[in-house]
Amino acid sequence: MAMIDTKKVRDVLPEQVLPSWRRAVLKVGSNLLAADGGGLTPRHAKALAAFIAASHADGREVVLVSSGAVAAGRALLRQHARGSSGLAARQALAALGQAPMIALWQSLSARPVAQVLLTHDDLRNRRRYLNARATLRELLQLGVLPVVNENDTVSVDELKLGDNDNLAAIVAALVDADLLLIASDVDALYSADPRRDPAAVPIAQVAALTPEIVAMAGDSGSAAGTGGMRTKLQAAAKAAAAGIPTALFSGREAATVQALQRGRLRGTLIAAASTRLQARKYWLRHAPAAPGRIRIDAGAVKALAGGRVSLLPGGVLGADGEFHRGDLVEIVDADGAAVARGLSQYGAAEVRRLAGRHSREIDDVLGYSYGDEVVHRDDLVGMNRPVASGQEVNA
Ligand SMILES: Nc1ncnc2c1ncn2[C@@H]1O[C@H](COP(=O)(O)OP(=O)(O)O)[C@@H](O)[C@H]1O
Ligand SMILES: N[C@@H](CCC(=O)OP(=O)(O)O)C(=O)O
Repeated sequence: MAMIDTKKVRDVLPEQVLPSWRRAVLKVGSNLLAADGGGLTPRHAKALAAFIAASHADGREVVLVSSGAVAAGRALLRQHARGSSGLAARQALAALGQAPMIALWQSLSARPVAQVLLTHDDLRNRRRYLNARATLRELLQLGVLPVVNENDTVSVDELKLGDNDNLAAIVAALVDADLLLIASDVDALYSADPRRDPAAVPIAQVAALTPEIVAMAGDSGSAAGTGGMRTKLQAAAKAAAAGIPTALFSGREAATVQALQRGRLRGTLIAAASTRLQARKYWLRHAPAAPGRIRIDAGAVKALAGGRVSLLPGGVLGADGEFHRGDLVEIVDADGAAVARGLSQYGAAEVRRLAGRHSREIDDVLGYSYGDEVVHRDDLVGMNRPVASGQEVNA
């Protein structure tokens, strides 16, 4: 197996400008947390935690997607002289290792750390998707560091995301991140797997993930990692489609991690396919809507047309047809003309009960609340006009 020549990498891989960001998802692979097939070590996590702390100090938000539970579990079990293989064993190892993995990050973070375990199934189900998003938003608002990992205990074959690279991309879209950062044990995307091909050269920028680029990526070179470069490119493609650029870099190089704080990247930058707003708007405009609609009054129509606003219950006249919480619905004026589309935070029956009420009454009317908005401004698109500022429609 060929070793990567770090000096050669420095020569051919220049520092480049990192896209500006306020909220990022940082994915940290097992290889960075586990010492050569052994237990967890803070060796590389320290610099990454310092980067997160510096980002917080700059007023930025970070969601960490961390692997390492299986590696941690395996090391613990080895201490008890037991071997294991197969899916159930891997799930058991993950269950064993989740707590030490979280504990490692907590030991390196001044902010409280929150454990968020997700499965693909959670993110396919709209209600759970919205709940996961609401929880992550709340954690960020509380100033907590969310640490996301796959819920390996319940993830089996077809339900399984398979790797945290893809999970990180889905989470980046979920929290509307500006940037996806993938820290691995390799400096960049290479023209071929650098562990197998000594002639492989690093690639600084990828404008579009063409089939030729995707063909460069191979599997993981180690026992601890799962997806290799292939799943990193899959993740970058998902992020690009959601309007989010991806930066791949080595989490083993403290200087590379420190440079991120200065807005510099030594690694591979994969561009977004469109802006986030364009990607989201396109989806909201063109995805199939539920067979139901929300009617709003003239004041709400005006406000929606004028700015980037949320729809609050006060501006709602009623709801027609059937739809559930999280469904994409049409929003129409009193005459039934379509004015906007958006994801409803409440089902049709709930919207009918909330029509014309103030947001603070939601709890009294329903006995619970999913939030003040019937449709959050991030989930809403006007049918004609682009949307701009950030206020709310109450009447
Ligand atoms: N074209 C490529 N460029 C860079 N790395 C590659 C490429 N193809 C395969 N790899 C392998 O992918 C590995 C990183 O993925 P992986 O082992 O899953 O790490 P992680 O635990 O960080 O997710 C690298 O160490 C490298 O051996
Ligand atoms: N959920 C697993 C990690 C799966 C995974 O994607 O690992 P890696 O390829 O190292 O990012 C764990 O915590 O061990």
